[in-house]
Amino acid sequence: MSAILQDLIKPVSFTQAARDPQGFADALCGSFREYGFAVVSDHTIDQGVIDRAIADTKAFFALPDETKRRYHQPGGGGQRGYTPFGVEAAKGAAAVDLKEFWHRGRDLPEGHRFAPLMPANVSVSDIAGFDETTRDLFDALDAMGRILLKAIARHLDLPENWFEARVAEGNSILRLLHYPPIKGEPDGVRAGAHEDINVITLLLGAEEAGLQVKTRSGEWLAINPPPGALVVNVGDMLQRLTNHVLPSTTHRVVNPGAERMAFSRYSTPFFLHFAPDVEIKTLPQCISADNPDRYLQPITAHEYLMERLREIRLA
Ligand SMILES: O=C(O)CCC(=O)C(=O)O
Ligand SMILES: [Fe+2]
Repeated sequence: MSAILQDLIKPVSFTQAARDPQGFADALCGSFREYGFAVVSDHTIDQGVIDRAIADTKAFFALPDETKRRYHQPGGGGQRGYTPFGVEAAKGAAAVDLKEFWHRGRDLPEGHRFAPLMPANVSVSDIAGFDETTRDLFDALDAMGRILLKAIARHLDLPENWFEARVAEGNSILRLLHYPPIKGEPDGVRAGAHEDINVITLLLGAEEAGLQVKTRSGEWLAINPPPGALVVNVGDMLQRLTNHVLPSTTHRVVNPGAERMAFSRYSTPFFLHFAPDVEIKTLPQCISADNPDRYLQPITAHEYLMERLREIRLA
């Protein structure tokens, strides 16, 4: 195996966004263009919200298996509630991932037109405040993601609010992830190599080692964010929209070395999605003689999601 590259992604400070919006947008998207990933330091997400959500995440996964399984919704495609250890597999992978997770989505008013496609959240009675805490983290990451999308719009020469109407009722998902301690010599890894399906992903918790991204030259680069920093990556929907100008890169979470094997890893990716009816159609400014349109047909966000969930065995 070739060596793992370390520490190449230079953090972009969110403090730059207010004083130099164009510089921030170009630094953020410059990192995306190169790696599909950016590390955003000094973000403004309330630390109290993060701390409470992490505490509840740990408390939930510490519940007995049979209690957790009561929150599993067979046939629900894993879109809400609990998905047990050993269910999800990366596209085309033989081994399942060594993880269990919780999903919550957006709360919609009763009878909302998207309700058939965006199922209700699963309420947790075993941990006081779990529903509120995870909703608060969902809302905080949603707000932060929408700010980052303004910067992305600026970099792409789109009106600043271009994404806003398309994601305000987006089918976004907050995933609370638990990778249990590694026992013996498992077949699989914590998360097999994959790309994210959505528009952008905002990830907290990647300071516990393991996350790696594939570079253009095909080497694995370890992402070691400074404590508390937000890792942001481009998903397939943004890649498709931008005709691969902003690439959705392959990433994985490898198993730790002997010194961290006995420890759990917790992370909380927020998969920011378009609303189900948004049409993903290549942006004209991302088409050129060197980069002809790769997509003949537009697709709605919902159709695209269904296609992809079948590939990862969640639908
Ligand atoms: O846990 C992590 O650091 C990354 C997880 C991830 O890539 C995913 O859930 O899509
Ligand atoms: Fe991912």
